[in-house]
Amino acid sequence: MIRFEGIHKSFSAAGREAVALHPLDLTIQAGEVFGIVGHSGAGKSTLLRLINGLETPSGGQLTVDGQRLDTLDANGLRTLRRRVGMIFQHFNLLSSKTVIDNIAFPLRLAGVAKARAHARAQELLVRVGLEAHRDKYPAQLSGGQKQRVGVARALATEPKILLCDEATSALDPQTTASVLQLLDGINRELGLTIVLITHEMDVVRRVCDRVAVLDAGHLVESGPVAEVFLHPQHATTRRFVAESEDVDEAALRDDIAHVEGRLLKLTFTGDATWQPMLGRVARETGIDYTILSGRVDRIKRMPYGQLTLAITGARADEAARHFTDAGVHVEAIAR
Ligand SMILES: Nc1ncnc2c1ncn2[C@@H]1O[C@H](COP(=O)(O)OP(=O)(O)OP(=O)(O)O)[C@@H](O)[C@H]1O
Repeated sequence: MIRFEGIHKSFSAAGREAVALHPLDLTIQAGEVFGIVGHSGAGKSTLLRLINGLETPSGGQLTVDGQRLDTLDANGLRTLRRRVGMIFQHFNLLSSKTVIDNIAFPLRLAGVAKARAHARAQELLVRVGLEAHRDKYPAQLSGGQKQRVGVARALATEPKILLCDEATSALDPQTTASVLQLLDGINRELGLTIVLITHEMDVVRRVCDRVAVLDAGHLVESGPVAEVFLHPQHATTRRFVAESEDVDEAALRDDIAHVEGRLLKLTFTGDATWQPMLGRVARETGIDYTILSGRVDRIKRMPYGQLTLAITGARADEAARHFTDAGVHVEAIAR
C-alpha cells in the first residue's frame, strides 16, 4: 500500500541543512497496522506527512496505493488526500462546529450535498459510539470523545489509509485503551491500512502488526511486533521495550549480581504461555529456580510470557533443553 524507496528528507533552517530522515526503504502492506516508534525529533511526523504529501521528499521514490507521489499534480494530490485520512494528538476539531458538522466537514469540502454528508456522518457517529453527542460542540466533550470525532471525520471520505499522529498521547491510559480498540476494530472490519506514530512501545504492542524504529532520522530496526518487541536488536529498541515494561534495570542488575546459579531469560508465546512448564521441568530435572522478573501479557491478540530465572542444580543444561524443546525461547544471560 505504501512503499518508501531510498526516501530522504532534509530541511533548511536558518541557512543550515538539517537531515530529518536519512535514506530509508520501507514497505507497508495493505490492511496492516504499522507502527513507527521513535523519540522526539526522530523523524516520525516527517515520515507520516510524506505519505499524504504534506511534505515532499528531498530524494527517493514514494508510492502510495499504486501511485508515485512525484508524478501527481495538485489535483492528483487532492484526490490522494481523500484516500488518506489523518487523526492528530490534539484532535484538530473545528470548535465552532458541532460534532456532526465536524464529521461531515471533509465531505462538504469535497462538494457533497448537506443531506448526504449528514447521513454519512450519522453512520460514522454510530460506529464511534457518539450518537448521544451529535449536536454538542468539541469543548463539551472529553479527550477520548474528541478523538472519536477525529476518527469519524477521518473516515468520512472512505479512505484506504488512516494516519495516526500520536493519536493517544494526550489521553489517559483507560481512554488510550478504548481509542486503540476502536482503531483495531476499524482495521479489522474495514480492512483499512493504519500507520501510527508514537513514542510509546506499549501502543505498538497493543495494536500494531509490524513496527519500524526511528532513531535520529535512521530506520534502525523493523519487523513483526512480536519479533521486535520480544527480541529487540538495536539499543534504542531495547530502551523503548524496557521503558514500556517499566523494568527497573538497575534493580534487576543488582538482583542478578547477587543471586546464585545460571541465569536464563525464557520467552513463551502462544499456547506455551499457559503450560505449567516450570514445575514440570523442575520435577523432571531436580533443578531449583528463583524468579527474578516476569510478566504475562499480550502482543495484539497473542499471549506471551517472559521470565528471568536463576537456576541451580546439576542438570541446569538439561532443563534449558527441555524449555527449548517445548518451543520456549531461551536466552542465557551473562554476568
Ligand atoms: N518544517 C521544518 N523545518 C525545519 N526543520 C524541521 C521541520 N520539520 C521537522 N524538522 C526537523 O526534522 C527533525 C525531525 O522532526 P519530526 O517532527 O519529524 O520528528 P518527530 O519524531 O515527529 O518528533 P516529535 O515526536 O517531537 O513530533 C527534527 O530535528 C525537526 O526539528
